[in-house]
Amino acid sequence: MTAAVGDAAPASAELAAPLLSVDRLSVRFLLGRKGKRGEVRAVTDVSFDLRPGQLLTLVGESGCGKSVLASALLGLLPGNARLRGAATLSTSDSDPVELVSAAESVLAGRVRGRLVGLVPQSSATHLTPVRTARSQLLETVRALRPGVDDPAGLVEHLAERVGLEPAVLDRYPHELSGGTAQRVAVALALAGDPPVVLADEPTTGLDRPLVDRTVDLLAGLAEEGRAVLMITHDLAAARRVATDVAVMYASRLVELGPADRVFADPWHPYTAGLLGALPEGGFTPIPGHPPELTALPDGCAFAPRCALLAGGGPERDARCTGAPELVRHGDRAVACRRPC
Ligand SMILES: Nc1ncnc2c1ncn2[C@@H]1O[C@H](COP(=O)(O)OP(=O)(O)OP(=O)(O)O)[C@@H](O)[C@H]1O
Ligand code: NI
Repeated sequence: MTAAVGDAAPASAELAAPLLSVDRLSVRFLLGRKGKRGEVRAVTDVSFDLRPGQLLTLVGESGCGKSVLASALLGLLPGNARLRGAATLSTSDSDPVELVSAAESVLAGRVRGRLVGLVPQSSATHLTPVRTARSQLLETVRALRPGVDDPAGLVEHLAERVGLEPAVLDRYPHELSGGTAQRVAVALALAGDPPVVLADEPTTGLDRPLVDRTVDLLAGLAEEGRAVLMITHDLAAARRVATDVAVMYASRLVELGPADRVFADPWHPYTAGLLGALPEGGFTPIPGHPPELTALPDGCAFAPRCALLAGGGPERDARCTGAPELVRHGDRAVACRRPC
């Protein structure tokens, strides 16, 4: 039995309505004047829901479109980007906002920081070098929550929430370790009390104990009822905290579902390949390379590597020539036409 993915309800948060509902979102970048030098298909027909309590990890090889997807949700793409589809934010205390068509004034005034908090990839470089962590937090709290009675107290509360020692607040960014700067970045993302948090590679450059502490912190945000989307290369970190997982390949989602079951029993050969490349999977890299996003094939973009994984040549299975729609099966979804 199959159905459209938009109505898939993740097992982890069955009853809650989605805070963010992404429906066939596509992003392409025009190259050259008016696209005369072609285009990059960075995100193609991506659909998923994000509910309170969910920590959805988005995984996939470098360049597959993960960051572009996050930037699209925040209206942070450059002028050569063209968007299609919809992404609707629905919170209990404000009218729904459709992010793809929203004006910049709405994104800046209502969405960024207030409804959607962003933990950026390189937190240390994101912080202003000449100001202490406390002064940056205070400024952000004052800007995002002008009505708050005691902004200085709220800054201390945020610091405690993310596990920062109070003394650290009076340090400058260059005096912070990578893990501490990451905590300041999470505190900044929480300053406007956003119901949705996007974290783009929040653990890059951290050693394992700090990776664990950072992802546990994000898991805590989901447990308190926020919806968290975490982009990561680190499948071990994803496995530790994710409630759900979305796997992206060459601009499309190829698998989506509850993390425990996707990791235990991957349905898409690409997901299986990613798991096989982990130490416990035997360090077997996926043969071949992803296609250029300027020249995506009409059928399944993974088909040549899929054939190599299966031990044959890169010939395309006849079933792999059609469009690889993400098709729902219960609370999981997969974009593969070969039976698994
Ligand atoms: N402004 C732009 N113009 C043209 N192409 C772009 C632009 N921004 C990003 N791209 C391309 O879009 C594709 C997706 O990039 P993206 O940064 O989303 O990858 P990613 O999955 O986040 O990779 P990584 O894991 O390395 O961060 C890449 O091929 C990238 O070169
Ligand atoms: Ni990225």
